[in-house]
Amino acid sequence: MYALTTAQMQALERYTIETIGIDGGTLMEIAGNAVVMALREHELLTHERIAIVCGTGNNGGDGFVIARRLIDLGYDVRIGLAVEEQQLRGDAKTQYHILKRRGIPVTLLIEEVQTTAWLASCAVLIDCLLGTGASGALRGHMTWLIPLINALEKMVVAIDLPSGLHANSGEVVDAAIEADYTLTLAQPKIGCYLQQASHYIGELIVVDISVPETLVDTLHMTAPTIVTPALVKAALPARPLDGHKGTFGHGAVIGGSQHYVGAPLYSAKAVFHSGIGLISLIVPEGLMPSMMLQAPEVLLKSAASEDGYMTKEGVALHDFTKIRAVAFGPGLGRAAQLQEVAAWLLALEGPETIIVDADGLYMMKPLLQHVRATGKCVILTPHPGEMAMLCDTTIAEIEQHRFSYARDLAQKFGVYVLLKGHRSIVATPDGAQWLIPIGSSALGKGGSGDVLTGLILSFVTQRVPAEQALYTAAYLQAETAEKLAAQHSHYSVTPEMVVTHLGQLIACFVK
Ligand SMILES: NC(=O)C1=CN([C@@H]2O[C@H](COP(=O)(O)OP(=O)(O)OC[C@H]3O[C@@H](n4cnc5c(N)ncnc54)[C@H](OP(=O)(O)O)[C@@H]3O)[C@@H](O)[C@H]2O)[C@@H](O)CC1
Ligand SMILES: Nc1ncnc2c1ncn2[C@@H]1O[C@H](COP(=O)(O)OP(=O)(O)O)[C@@H](O)[C@H]1O
Ligand SMILES: [K+]
Repeated sequence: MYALTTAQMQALERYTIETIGIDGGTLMEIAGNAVVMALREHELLTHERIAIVCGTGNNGGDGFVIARRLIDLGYDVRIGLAVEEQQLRGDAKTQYHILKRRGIPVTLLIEEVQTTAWLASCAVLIDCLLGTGASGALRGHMTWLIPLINALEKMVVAIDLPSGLHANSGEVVDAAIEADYTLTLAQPKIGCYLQQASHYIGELIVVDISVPETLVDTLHMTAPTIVTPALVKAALPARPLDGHKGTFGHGAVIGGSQHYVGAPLYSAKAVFHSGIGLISLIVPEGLMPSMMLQAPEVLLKSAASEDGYMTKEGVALHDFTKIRAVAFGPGLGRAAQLQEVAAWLLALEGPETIIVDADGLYMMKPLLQHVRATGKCVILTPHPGEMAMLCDTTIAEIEQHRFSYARDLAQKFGVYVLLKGHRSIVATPDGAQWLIPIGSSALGKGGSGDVLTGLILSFVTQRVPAEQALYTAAYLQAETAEKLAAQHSHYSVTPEMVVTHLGQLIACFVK
């Protein structure tokens, strides 16, 4: 499954029509019927009255097909048209005339008071006003109709996209349908994962309409792959019965400073709950008393420090020859001497992979141009604020163009990037991208990023390829948090709870 732009979706549609030979009218008929099947399969329909509101374009045309088929199946359906009949064109116009010939009435929704009463008499509203063809600010009757639908607080199912939400940017200019469910056609649109989209989309369900997914390859498209449970299951590291701690590898966390004691501990604990063989935690010497016995499974090592921050000499005393991967940054702080630690780490023989998070990102920024020459696999895991720092821009700019910033940073320096956020993105040096379609506000707490760093470290140490380790870690953390939030609320889930409950979710995947 991919997150596609409007142009990509249209190219797939064009190929299906012109090359495969399913004409546009047939495709609309298939789409409408497939939506009806999905509505029934997901039990989104009621035997109370259903209103289907349609616009001028093909999204409205889909609405006419859905209405006709639901009526045939015995549902109580009303159809509303938010534009003048003469404005209909192409396949939507054809479908409208099919309704007319069937004697099915269509109500014009062009007057606010009457429309309010008309909508209020229905239990479920199906939104077919605007789809991928929407542009700019709302025009015509949509300007009052969309806010009116939202104000009625009925159950709303949007078809393809919530009307008013821009398919490419996730932008809402003035208003958009606040759907409970969005049944998107063929493939999800990239805007469903950007900006405020999750406020409007509700639960996203993908409906197969005979536009094959393989066309993304056929047409050599570059599009983010949406991470599914099947991908996560396939990426989990093998765990041979006779495996021992050497098999599962030795990783290290380098972090902590006088002000941040918990961060590296969170990372180290997450590592241990996800299959690694051995984990070393290297912290400034002053932190040793407070760390002792907090996690007896962790090999705790002290580094000489200055002013509460570790020094290069202090870290370099330790033996890294058998360490496969290092996570650098949780709780590190931002003292000047830490830049020397970053440079030393990049040149260090032994660890194949370096994960850089939090303050480590500030220390690594001036060195990024040297990454390619080292031949190491370097992974950056910024949140939007850290990404803005790395790209010398603003958070707003990053949030508007998440995919391009992640891809450009990865390709410019030959690094792997996990751009965190409500919908996290993985980008690789060769331009591939993955999107984690889930996320939880339960994670909006200090320490969540440290747990994620630990999970990534655990998987790369177990020799999971970097991009798979990144999307698997982010997916498992988000899903664990969502499951916990269902029991304890989004307010109450802590990073520690996520760490200790990861195993329940991993168990579901490996069964
Ligand atoms: N992908 C697939 O394979 C398939 C896709 N299909 C479906 O087609 C849909 C895309 O259809 P589409 O291109 O006709 O666009 P859509 O959004 O219905 O209407 C655009 C029209 O609305 C108007 N309008 C625009 N902006 C506006 C605004 N801000 N405020 C007010 N009005 C606005 C504008 O009309 P105008 O103002 O120019 O008269 C424009 O022409 C897609 O989402 C899916 O549902 C299936 O049928 C089959 C397979
Ligand atoms: N509302 C949210 N929805 C989805 N994920 C979230 C949300 N808030 C936070 N997260 C996730 O939690 C983690 C927070 O990381 P970060 O900001 O680095 O935290 P910290 O450095 O305090 O540990 C990221 O993986 C981010 O994607
Ligand atoms: K719609």
